[in-house]
Amino acid sequence: MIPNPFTRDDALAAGSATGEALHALRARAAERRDRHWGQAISYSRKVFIPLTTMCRNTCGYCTFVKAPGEPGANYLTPDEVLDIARRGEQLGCKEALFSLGERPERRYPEAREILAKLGYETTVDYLIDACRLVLEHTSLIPHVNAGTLMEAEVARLREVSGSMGMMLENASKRLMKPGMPHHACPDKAPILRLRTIEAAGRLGVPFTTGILIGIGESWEERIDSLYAINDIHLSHGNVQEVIVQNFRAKPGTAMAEWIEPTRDDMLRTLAVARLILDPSISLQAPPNLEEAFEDYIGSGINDWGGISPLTADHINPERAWPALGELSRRTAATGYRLVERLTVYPAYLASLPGDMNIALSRLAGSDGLAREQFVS
Ligand SMILES: O=c1nc2n(C[C@H](O)[C@H](O)[C@H](O)CO)c3cc(O)ccc3cc-2c(=O)[nH]1
Ligand SMILES: C[C@H]1O[C@@H](n2cnc3c(N)ncnc32)[C@H](O)[C@@H]1O
Ligand code: MET
Ligand code: SF4
Repeated sequence: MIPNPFTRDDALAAGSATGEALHALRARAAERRDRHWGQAISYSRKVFIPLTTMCRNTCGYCTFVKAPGEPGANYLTPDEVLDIARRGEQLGCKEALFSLGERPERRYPEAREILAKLGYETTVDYLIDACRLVLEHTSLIPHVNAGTLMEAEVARLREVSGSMGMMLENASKRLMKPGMPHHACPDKAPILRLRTIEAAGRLGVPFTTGILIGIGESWEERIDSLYAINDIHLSHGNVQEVIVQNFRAKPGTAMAEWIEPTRDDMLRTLAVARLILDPSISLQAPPNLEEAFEDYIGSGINDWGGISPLTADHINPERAWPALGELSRRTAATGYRLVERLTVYPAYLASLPGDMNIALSRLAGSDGLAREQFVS
């Protein structure tokens, strides 16, 4: 393997890059992207399925989570899940993004009661059947974003999903201390998150992970997190995409008054991520959390993540996605072109279990490759 010419010292020094230095850093990252991904910037057409909003964690930045008694604290019923998926299918969606709270049944009797009425003991048990329902009754491919999982759970979910994901957020334990965003959030222990990604690696599950920036971490902790992700990929080869997501402050949360990362901070971090990570890893940033999102292209991204024509981004519901026409136009204005992809990237299609391969080839055509579809 050719050693990466961008060293850890280079990455650390890049933390203070502004002006000309930032410009040069970004140009270098964009060039690395061009060499491996060309001029295509992809997105996945998806629906968002928030299976439950209850969660045993209370991350300081999260507005998704609802405690029992609060409005919106619930589980979707199987009928509601299928209804969202079917309506998405009619609008041309290919991905069902299951994103949900983590193990609420360990904390709330109300969650246990709802699950029992549905016939389940745990949220993960219900999630597996909800994925199967979507797989059997629609053409959508489930992508599971359920937080920290045990290896046996990943193995069961693997049978009913095309890909899985979980943001590492950050590899620093410091963020779990009192006053920090992951205080009293057992599932945000970095060691457990890293083990989840490794378990997916051992099982050959195409995986999405990433970092949430601006939540109190230092530049060095951000760099360490990117290296930790890349190391897992070098051992297991399963990290298909890495998301760099910028924290947005939300009213009503512990971090409502926290200062948001600047656009330059995002541009710098994306460039460094592109230069640290194996070039085969897709670099994704969401276009709905920054006004001048097209500038991300000049920092080396090649993907916008999931975009929905039907459902909101339930994690950032106040931040609407750009319409696909606008995304396409603004991508094209930078000299690149917007293309549609599936939740599983072409390089990973061949490694899926039998059932999923059948489902995916149904979507992708007889050559078994993800369809490149141009959006006007
Ligand atoms: O709409 C969203 N989609 C999120 N997605 C979905 C993403 O946009 C894509 O749909 C998938 O990664 C498939 O490529 C995530 C997927 C993960 O595996 C891990 C974290 C996220 C985070 C978000 C998110 O905050 N909002
Ligand atoms: C699904 C992912 O969404 C991210 N997430 C959760 N809350 C916020 C917020 N306020 N701003 C930006 N991203 C957020 C976390 O990284 C989580 O893992
Ligand atoms: C709704 S947040 C995304 C899923 C999971 N609870 C996590 O934080 O990783
Ligand atoms: S970010 Fe995920 S783990 Fe944290 S409180 Fe929200 S739903 Fe729970």
